[in-house]
Formats: sequence, structure tokens, C-alpha cells
Amino acid sequence: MKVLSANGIYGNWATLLLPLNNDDSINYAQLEQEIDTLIAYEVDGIYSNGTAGEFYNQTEEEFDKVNTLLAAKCNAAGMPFQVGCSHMSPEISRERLKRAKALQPSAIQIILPDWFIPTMPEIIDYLKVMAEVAAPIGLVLYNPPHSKKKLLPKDFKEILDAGIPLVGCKVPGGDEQWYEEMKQLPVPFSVFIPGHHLATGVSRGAHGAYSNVACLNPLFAQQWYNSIKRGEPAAFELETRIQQFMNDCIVPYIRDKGYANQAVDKFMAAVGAWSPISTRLRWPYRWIPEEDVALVREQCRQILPEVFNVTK
Ligand SMILES: CC(=O)N[C@H]1[C@H]([C@H](O)[C@H](O)CO)O[C@](O)(C(=O)O)C[C@@H]1O
Repeated sequence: MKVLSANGIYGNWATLLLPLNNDDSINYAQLEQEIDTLIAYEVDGIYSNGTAGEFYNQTEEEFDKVNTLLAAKCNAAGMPFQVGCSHMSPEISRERLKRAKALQPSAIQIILPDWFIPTMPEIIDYLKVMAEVAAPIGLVLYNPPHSKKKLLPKDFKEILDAGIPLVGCKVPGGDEQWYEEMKQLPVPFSVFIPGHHLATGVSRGAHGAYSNVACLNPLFAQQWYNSIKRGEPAAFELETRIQQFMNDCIVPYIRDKGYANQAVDKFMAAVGAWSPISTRLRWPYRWIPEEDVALVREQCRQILPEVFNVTK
């Protein structure tokens, strides 16, 4: 694929959920099907090895296999894709990055080193080396809500002022003030915020979402983004209901029952019923039982009937 600059990275990007068999091995047949479906739905882009792709829990062989598959299909279809080279270990991440380059992704995602909290000079040094390895492919910095070092707008400014050619970020977002400060970054920068805040986020200057709504149903999420882009007021009304569904039916699994964010992403995919991927997460993380799907699907049908009515 052609390399994307900051302005080319926008819209509704779908994460590649890691399909697992009951023995925790990867179900590659389901993975292929998942990629084919996302391509057929014409999402704005697909990315691998985010949290919901369980990047932190794959062997190097699995990493290569998952991403080779994704690259072959996306390159053939002309679908923009990003490879997640994120890893808690800087060394493993750098090696993943070297191998991912050969797959010709549109961009590459990384996280910050994740054992001892890195200082700003260490962060800049890390990103400088990673950007050199990645060039001419751009880097997107994934700074999740649970990151040990949470980057503020001023930190992104410091990184960009130091000449690090990051093309974008994937962050939890913030209030109006946060959006204002992100708008003032010194270079074009692709700011991606959580999926269920997309209408408001785009209205405040965000470029898109590496989206949890796409976990629920990628086609629904894409049509919502298209409506946001057309400036339709209905897109905001829909956002209210998406957030109602998230708050009432999904957040309690994280807040009250202690499930991981990625458990919820896979659960939402099962609720949306667009793929046969199970709710299972790799050891030792707990996943939400399949038995919960039917009830939440019913609740979702009440709040968001569109999820089950979308057609191309
Ligand atoms: C709310 C939301 O959209 N969550 C999404 C997050 C955030 O984009 C990211 O953590 C930045 O906040 O990324 C994922 O975990 C991922 O990459 O697999 C998918 C998940 O659905």
C-alpha cells in the first residue's frame, strides 16, 4: 500500500480481533474471513495488533503469520492498513518493526516502552530510533488509557518539536481544551480518539477512530462515520445512543466486573453478530461468557436497531 501521511489517516479504522480456538491457538480461517469481511465493508482502514489483537500475547511466529495474511489481502484489495508493532519490550518492538516494513503497510503503530516509566528524553530517543527504522513509513503512537506514561498535548508538542516525524496518535481523547491544544501542534498530525466519541471528536478536530464501534459492527461504524463526514445532525443523535449503549450495557463489564478492555471489544463483536469470532481471550485474561451475548444483543437491538439493519 502507499504510505499515508498525517492527512491521509482519517475515518473509521477497524481493529483486527484475534480469533482463538478453545486451546488458545489462533484460528487462521476465522482471521482470513474477518479480513475479507472488513475489506468488503470498505472501512477506511484496518489495523492489526492493537490491544484487541492481543499483541502483547503473541509469539514472533504468530506475529509474522497474522500480519503477512493481513498485508497480502489488503495490498491485493487496495485497502489501507497499519501493522501494530507495539510491544512492552523496546527490543521486540524494534524487531517487529523491521519485519513489518517488508509488508508495505500504510503506517505502523507502536507504544512506549512499558516496564519502567520512560522519561521524556528517553521517549524522544526511543521514537527517534524507531522512526529511523520505519522510514519512509510513518509511525502512529498508541498511548492507551492504561499507559504508564500518559502523554499530554504538551508532550506531543515536545516530541514533534524535537523533529520526530510521528504522523499520528491513538489516544483516549479529552475535553474541549485538550482538542484545542492538539489542534495547535506544530505539524499536521492525525489524532484518533475512542470510537464512541467520533461525532464530537471530529467536530473538534480529530481525524478518526481506531474504533470500538467497529468492533460492534464495522459496517455500521463506517456508515456512521460517512454520515459524520457529510455533516448530518443525525450523526450526533446516533452518538448519544451509542454512548447510552456503552454506558448501560458495556462499561459495567469493565467498571463493576473487572474485565479487560479487550474482553469487551471481543464481546461487542459477538453482540453485533457480524463474525463468528468467540469472546475468548488468551491466558491469563478472563473473557465475557458467550451466555451473556443474547441478553446484551437484545438490549443493543432496543437502543441501536441500526446495528442489525445495516446493508451495503
Ligand atoms: C474506546 C475505543 O475505541 N477503544 C479501542 C482502543 C482505543 O482506540 C485505544 O485504546 C486508545 O484509546 O484501541 C483498541 O484497544 C485496539 O487497538 O485494539 C480497540 C478498542 O476498541
